[in-house]
Amino acid sequence: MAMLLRAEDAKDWIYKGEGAANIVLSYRGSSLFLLGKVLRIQKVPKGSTKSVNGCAVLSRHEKLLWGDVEELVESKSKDIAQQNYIKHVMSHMLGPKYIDEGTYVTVSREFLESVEKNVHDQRPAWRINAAEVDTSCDSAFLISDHSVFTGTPRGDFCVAVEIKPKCGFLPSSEFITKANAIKKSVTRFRMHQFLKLHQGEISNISEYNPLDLFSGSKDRIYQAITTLFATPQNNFRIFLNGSLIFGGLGGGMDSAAVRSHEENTAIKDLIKVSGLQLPGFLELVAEAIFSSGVLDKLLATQKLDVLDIEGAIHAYYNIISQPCMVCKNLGDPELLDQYSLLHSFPLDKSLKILRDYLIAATAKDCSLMISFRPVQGGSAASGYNSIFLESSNQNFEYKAYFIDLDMKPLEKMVHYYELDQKIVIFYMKSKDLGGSLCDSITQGTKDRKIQYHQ
Ligand SMILES: O=P(O)(O)O[C@@H]1[C@@H](OP(=O)(O)O)[C@H](OP(=O)(O)O)[C@H](O)[C@H](OP(=O)(O)O)[C@H]1OP(=O)(O)O
Ligand SMILES: Nc1ncnc2c1ncn2[C@@H]1O[C@H](COP(=O)(O)OP(=O)(O)OP(=O)(O)O)[C@@H](O)[C@H]1O
Ligand SMILES: [Zn+2]
Repeated sequence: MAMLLRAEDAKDWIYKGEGAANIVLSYRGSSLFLLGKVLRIQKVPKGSTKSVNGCAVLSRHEKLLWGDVEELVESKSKDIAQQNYIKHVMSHMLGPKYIDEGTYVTVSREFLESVEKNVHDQRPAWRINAAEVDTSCDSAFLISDHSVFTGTPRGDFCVAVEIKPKCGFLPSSEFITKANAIKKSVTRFRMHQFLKLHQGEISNISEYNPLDLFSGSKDRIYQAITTLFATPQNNFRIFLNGSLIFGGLGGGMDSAAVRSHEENTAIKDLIKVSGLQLPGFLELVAEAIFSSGVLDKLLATQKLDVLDIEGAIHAYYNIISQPCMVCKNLGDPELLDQYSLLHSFPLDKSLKILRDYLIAATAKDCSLMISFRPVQGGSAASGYNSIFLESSNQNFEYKAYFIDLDMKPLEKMVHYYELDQKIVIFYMKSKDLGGSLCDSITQGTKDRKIQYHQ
């Protein structure tokens, strides 16, 4: 970690985007090493005490949970732990081909303070209200910018898509209560849409169906891409030569119910620069997903969540050695009996259930970036896969990478359980009311999400 970024370097880093936990910056300076890279810096919820980098990277129970992954439990800071998690856990699950392990660089407090000031005007207001740069961090994560190809010949273009696929299967766990049986036939994504709409996080319900995207059928994948394009929310973005031209900056909210003038212009620009008509472009994306099989391992990793949160939550209480708050509030002796089996599991079995659950949670929340560029002279010599697009009679090469493979905190289990209940209850009530909104659930999910970034 030889590199140190100081206050005077901040001007070279420009805002690229952000999620709930990190702000991502692109490099615009003259260092050849940094060109084509992005810097991912951590945030902390507004008003919370800032994290002290290097201290309490993993909680006592997390150390127990990840004890077999030595590099992870010995990590000296959060950044290093995240990098080790990618390298020693997620890379094995998803295959190293689609993973960028990245590296970390030292950053001064002044660099972070200066970056925070510089990016302020580009950040969505609701992200500013929720969290700020964690200026107490002394390192940040440096990775390749996967929305561009390094060394793209002058005059050529590069177009990239970012997809946040979310959970691609329906759970079938025997521990899902009869009252929640709807989970076995309606995707979590769809049910969550109703709650998000009610909470003002989205402006309309997306018709995107993750089961289509993960189906392995070319037609269904195309259908999924089309619906993502129609309602991108925080699940779909397009970058042209590294700049976002379609989809929301900062993720989450999508305030516009109709496509903005800027976005329409952006799509026209895309067509002008690349010669690709919109259906052809969406077909290209679908073809890359289909022929690469890139989502196969992601789905298998998501399916490590075998018991569903309704089963895994009991194993969580075994690990933290506290009375199970779910069983405590249950009046149904039949259910109590069923869950007592989970509470009789030995510690190592409970630990495995939780490890698998959290790995699956990462796989349900990560994003996929696929970038394309036309092939010079018609054939790819670079080692990238290529696709021939009949509709435009063009050859493209592409690369695919997963981003945001962060480890989920064990402490989030109670939140996962509560959010799951809330989503299902709200969805069923919305349906009972013929789709009209139900006022019985009012507590903001966003507020609760934020507290887990501490
Ligand atoms: O719980 P979910 O499914 O809403 O996922 C959260 C995401 O919401 P969304 O994709 O919009 O539904 C959420 O995304 P947004 O903030 O809504 O853009 C985060 O990705 C969050 O992860 P983390 O807290 O940053 O580690 C995600 O939390 P995890 O569940 O992955 O821990
Ligand atoms: N390696 C990369 N190359 C190009 N763009 C990137 C890269 N990593 C992140 N980004 C951009 O920055 C945005 C935010 O990054 P990221 O998803 O890692 O943040 P996060 O806070 O961890 O998200 P979440 O809300 O899912 O927790 C992404 O949506 C993407 O547009
Ligand atoms: Zn229990």
